[in-house]
Amino acid sequence: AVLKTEFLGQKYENPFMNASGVHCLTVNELDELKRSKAGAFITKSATTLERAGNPEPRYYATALGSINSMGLPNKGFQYYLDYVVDYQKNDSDGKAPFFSVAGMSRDENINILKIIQRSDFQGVTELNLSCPNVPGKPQVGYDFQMTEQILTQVFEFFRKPLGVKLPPYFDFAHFDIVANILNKFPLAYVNCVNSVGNGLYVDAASESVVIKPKNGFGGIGGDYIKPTALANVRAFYTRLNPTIKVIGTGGIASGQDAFEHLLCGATMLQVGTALYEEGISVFERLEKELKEVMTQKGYKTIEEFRGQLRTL
Ligand SMILES: O=C(O)c1[nH]c(=O)[nH]c(=O)c1I
Repeated sequence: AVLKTEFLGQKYENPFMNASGVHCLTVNELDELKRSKAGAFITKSATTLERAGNPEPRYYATALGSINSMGLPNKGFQYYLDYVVDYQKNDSDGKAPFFSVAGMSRDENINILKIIQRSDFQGVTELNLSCPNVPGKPQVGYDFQMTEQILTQVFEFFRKPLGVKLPPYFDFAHFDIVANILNKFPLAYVNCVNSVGNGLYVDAASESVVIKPKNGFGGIGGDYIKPTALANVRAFYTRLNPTIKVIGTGGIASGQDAFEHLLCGATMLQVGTALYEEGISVFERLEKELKEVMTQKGYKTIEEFRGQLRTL
């Protein structure tokens, strides 16, 4: 079995990459991803200026996943723009990291995207519409009008490949409304899903929350959210123009999890909690396991089964 994957005109060895925010804050972490078995990689969502993020502890892992309220810590978008443009100059393999943007306002998003449009960066940009952890900032993806307004403004000037990172939706009416909006734009992809926002993990022994920001509320990732992630991948895969690809994120910790996302229609697969907990070697394990699943089922390539989820 081979995992080779074509995405937005680029050929990747495999569909696996980090989820923005995990193992991608610094040049060192990005270089480790570049040298790893990951097929592709993406930078931490960036704002105009460097941000320290929320007070710690702001991440906690459990047997079933994780809770985080990082608060958008990042080195500022110029740091990441320098990295991706430098990557393009030196490693002309066409696999520059995807560039994640998470402005704190519509104007900030527009300004950053204008600079990216004018820059030498020729790679893929991911507009994060779903950060759940900046106090006072609602997730744009849950404001349907705002989402349409931002995309309308962006596509007046942005001509490079653009994807959007979406929050999870939980209602068929919302799948329909959001898909109808997204189908109006020349998007390269949607990335489903970001963490399930504002969950609460309670430690019964200490009778306490486990993270400091927002009285313990934070984005939930890992095994907890796989059914939600698969539902969103499938819902958008079946509703969007086929020109808009789907990246699957959420609960991928094994080859089988990866297979399930691909079966629902995903093309690239992003790994968050499992990468945070296991480190860079997770990519080698996931590739081995996915190949095993495919071999057991008699599949040689991913194209043979992508999106072919059966119904009863
Ligand atoms: O708290 C964060 O930095 C964060 N955490 C998440 O779980 N998703 C996001 O998009 C972001 I920007």
